[in-house]
Amino acid sequence: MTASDAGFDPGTPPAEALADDHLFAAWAATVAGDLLLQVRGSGLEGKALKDAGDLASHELLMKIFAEHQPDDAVLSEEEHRGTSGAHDRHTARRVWIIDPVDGTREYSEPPRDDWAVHVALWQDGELVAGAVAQPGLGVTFHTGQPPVVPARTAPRPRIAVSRTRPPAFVEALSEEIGADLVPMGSAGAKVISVARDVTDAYVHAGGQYEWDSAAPVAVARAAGLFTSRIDGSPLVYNQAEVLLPDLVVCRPELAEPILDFVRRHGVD
Ligand SMILES: Nc1ncnc2c1ncn2[C@@H]1O[C@H](COP(=O)(O)O)[C@@H](OP(=O)(O)O)[C@H]1O
Ligand SMILES: [Mg+2]
Repeated sequence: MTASDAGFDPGTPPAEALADDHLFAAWAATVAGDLLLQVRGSGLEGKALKDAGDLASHELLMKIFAEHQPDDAVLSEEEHRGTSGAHDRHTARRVWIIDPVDGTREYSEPPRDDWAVHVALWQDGELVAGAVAQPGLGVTFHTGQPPVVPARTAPRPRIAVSRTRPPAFVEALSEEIGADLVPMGSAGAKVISVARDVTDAYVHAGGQYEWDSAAPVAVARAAGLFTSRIDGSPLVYNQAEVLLPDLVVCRPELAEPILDFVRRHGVD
C-alpha cells in the first residue's frame, strides 16, 4: 500500500518548517505517523500490516524529501539498506537518515504504542536535527523543542531493553547496579522513554543500523541525555558501513556505572 493507495494527502509543510530543519524533521515524521495510523486502521494484520506500513511510510517520506529537500541525500532503512534519492550520501553535505517504521513488530500489534517514525539530519559530519514521532502517544519529540527531562522519580534505575533481542549482559549489569529491566519495542520509543522518565537508560548491543538510532540520539542529546557506543566511544553517522550495533542513552549520572560495567565484563 502506498500513501496514494491509502488516499492520504500530507498537505504542504508550514512555512516555518521549510525554513527550519528541526521543524521540517518534525513535520515529516508526524505526517508519516498519521499515515501509519491510517494504515493500521485499515483492517490489515500481522505481516501484511507490517509490510503495508513500511512501504507506505517509506514512499511518503521519499516523496516529501524529493519535493521539499531536493538537494539533499536520503539514507533510509527501506531502500536496499543504502543510499536513495537523487544524491549520493557519500559526497552530499546533507543527508536525511530515516526509519519509516521503527518497532515494526510492535506497530503490527495494536494497540501497542512502542513504535516510531525517525527523521534525522546529518550535516558536515554531525547530527544537526532529529524528530521521533510516536503516533501511538500522539506526540512528536524533536530537536526544535527538545523534551525537558523530568526529575528522576524511580528509586532504582530502570533500563529499557529490546523486548525480543535484549543483550545477554544487561541482566548481570542490572544486578550489579541495582536496576530493573523494562522490555519495550523500538529504539526510538526506548530512547524517548528515558527523556520521559519512563526509564532512566537504554542499553543495546548485538545489532542495529544507523537509522534505528540517528533521530532518537539527536533528540536525546538536545534533551541533555548522555549518548555513546557501549564502549564509551562516540556514535558516528553516515558512515560507509551503516551497521551501528550498540549504544547507551541515559541520564548523565548513569553513564559511568554502565560504561564501567562494560569495561570490566565486556558484553558477551
Ligand atoms: N540484533 C539486531 N540486529 C539488527 N537489528 C536490530 C537488532 N536488535 C534490534 N534491531 C533493530 O533495532 C530496532 C529496535 O529493535 P527492538 O524493538 O528489538 O529494540 C528495530 O528496528 P525496525 O523495527 O526498524 O526493524 C530492530 O530491527
Ligand atoms: Mg528501526
